Amino acid sequence: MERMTTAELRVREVTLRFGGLYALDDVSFTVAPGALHALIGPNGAGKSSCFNVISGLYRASAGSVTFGEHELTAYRPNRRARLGVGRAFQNAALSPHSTVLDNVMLGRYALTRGGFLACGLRLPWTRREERRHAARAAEICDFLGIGAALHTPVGGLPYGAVKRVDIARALAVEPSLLLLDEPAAGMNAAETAELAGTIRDVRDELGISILLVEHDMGLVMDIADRVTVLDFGRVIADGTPAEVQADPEVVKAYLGTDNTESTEAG
Ligand SMILES: Nc1ncnc2c1ncn2[C@@H]1O[C@H](COP(=O)(O)OP(=O)(O)OP(=O)(O)O)[C@@H](O)[C@H]1O
Repeated sequence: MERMTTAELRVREVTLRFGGLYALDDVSFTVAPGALHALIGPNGAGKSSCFNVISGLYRASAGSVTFGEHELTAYRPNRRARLGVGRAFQNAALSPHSTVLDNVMLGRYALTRGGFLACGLRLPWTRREERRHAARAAEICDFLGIGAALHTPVGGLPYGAVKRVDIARALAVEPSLLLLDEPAAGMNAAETAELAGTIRDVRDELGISILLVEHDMGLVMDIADRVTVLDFGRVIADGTPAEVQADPEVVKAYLGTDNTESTEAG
């Protein structure tokens, strides 16, 4: 697959308030070009909020998010996608009756000609253009190991494959930074291990950066080169997996919660 060039993502002093609640409080971290960077933390720590600020679903109350020379906070989600910031969703909004190819093609439509409007009307595409995009979508599916299911409705696929379709659709936008929101949620151990290999391949072969929000501590520690840890909306640690695992603040944050992560962290 063709390699891309990517840029540094800089999150600087981002604060996000919901009324009196600080979902994010002065959060800063940097995703280096080509890094596989994980954002972790106990339930309610602010991971999704941070993800949503970066992808443009939420507007930060203060602070800045830049990707290369672009100040992302000024742009709407579609514009961010065209700048190369692509995201896969935790609860994939895939169409179960459509084939894998059609679902992934939605990502291509978003890439060209004004996105969903053009997609809905299907006006501006010529046959040749459509074939070119379909070939690229098929290539992406092959790369993700779902090439054999190209013409299968998504609703008939096993769960692990559905998550790959979601990632394929995000990659179809040709992002240079891929945002993955809990890709291993609901997966069994075997599926998670396979997914870890796929995520690593995506980074290695495409040369893009990946920001991963994930509960599965094993997966994070296995594949991330850098980890930022949030707790109560603040960054409490930032470093290599080994560094953050040994950090007393991180240990305290996880042991202090009664969610399942405390056992996964050990
Ligand atoms: N739309 C919203 N309105 C009000 N409060 C919100 C909203 N979204 C998130 N919050 C609050 O912000 C805080 C951070 O939530 P967030 O979902 O970002 O955490 P998280 O780390 O992703 O948690 P989880 O691991 O449970 O998904 C929580 O206290 C949450 O209740």
